[in-house]
Amino acid sequence: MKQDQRLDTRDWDLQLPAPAKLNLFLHILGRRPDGYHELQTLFQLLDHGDQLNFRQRLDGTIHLAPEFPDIPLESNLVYRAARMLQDASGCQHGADIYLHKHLPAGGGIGGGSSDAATTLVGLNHLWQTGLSKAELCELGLQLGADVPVFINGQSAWAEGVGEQLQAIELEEKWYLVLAPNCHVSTAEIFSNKSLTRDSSAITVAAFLEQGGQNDCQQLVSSLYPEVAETLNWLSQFAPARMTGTGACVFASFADRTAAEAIFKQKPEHLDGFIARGIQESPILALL
Ligand SMILES: C[C@](O)(CO)[C@H](O)COP(=O)(O)OP(=O)(O)OC[C@H]1O[C@@H](n2ccc(N)nc2=O)[C@H](O)[C@@H]1O
Ligand SMILES: Nc1ncnc2c1ncn2[C@@H]1O[C@H](COP(=O)(O)OP(=O)(O)OP(=O)(O)O)[C@@H](O)[C@H]1O
Repeated sequence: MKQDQRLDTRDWDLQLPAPAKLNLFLHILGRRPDGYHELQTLFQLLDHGDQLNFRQRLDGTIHLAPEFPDIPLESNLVYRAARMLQDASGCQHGADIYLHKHLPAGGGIGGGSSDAATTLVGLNHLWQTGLSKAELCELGLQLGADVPVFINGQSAWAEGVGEQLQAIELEEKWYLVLAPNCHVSTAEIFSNKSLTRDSSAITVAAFLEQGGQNDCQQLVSSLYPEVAETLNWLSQFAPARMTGTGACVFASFADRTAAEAIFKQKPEHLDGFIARGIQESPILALL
């Protein structure tokens, strides 16, 4: 289906955020026979992200706007999530969807996954398809390992491939996130021979006491000098770490003012944002 650039953007039925996430640490414990990696991570949801508008259609078609030159419609996780929900529920309705994209793709902050989660939750509400949160998570997992945490809607400790979630109360902090000018493909990093995959499993209590690291950081820094440079720059001011498989890096601060003081000094070629860590996603209200 051709993307519809001339979508009527008035009178939406629903407007929802798709929050970003950070992996406060990421340990790779091993590799499953299907190639996916067993990991432990701490997902911190942020009050910054993409925005989606939805309007019900009676003709069963899914229209997504605007056009994203780098992402064919059938590959867009928003379109795929909408089609998946139609197929799983037998729903005859369609939707106009407008995606206000703010998050960098391939940034390790879960943009595409969060867009997919918001689409599943939003359309389940709009179409009254009545799938439970667990059923939506099961569908979401087929789109990406990071989708369930956004459907679950809580900052969480995660195990398995990232889908076994345990909500965790985190200290409220502000995060400065910097986006080096490169896209890192998650599949490329997870398939790299040099990735270390032998971290020992730790408990939540041990992590809270000793902290953790990002097992992908060294490899990504060696493949993408932009990531290494950004980590070096931010490390001058605060402990800096990469999120997910990169490319974004972050540091935490007790308040917004402290984060802003560093943000003001950032090199011009770096994009980025400041966000507050949130316990719950705003989309939880719909579930
Ligand atoms: C690195 C993290 O961002 C941490 O939150 C996620 O584990 C990645 O989640 P995601 O982007 O939703 O990943 P998916 O779209 O499911 O998978 C992208 C690719 O990464 C690899 N992959 C992903 C997750 C995982 N636990 N093990 C993997 O090996 C797979 O080869 C897959 O082909
Ligand atoms: N709605 C979407 N937004 C962004 N990327 C999308 C979307 N739909 C499909 N994609 C594809 O997914 C790829 C990864 O995008 P995404 O922004 O989720 O990466 P990421 O931030 O590294 O995610 P994660 O932290 O979950 O690994 C992109 O390169 C793009 O081709």
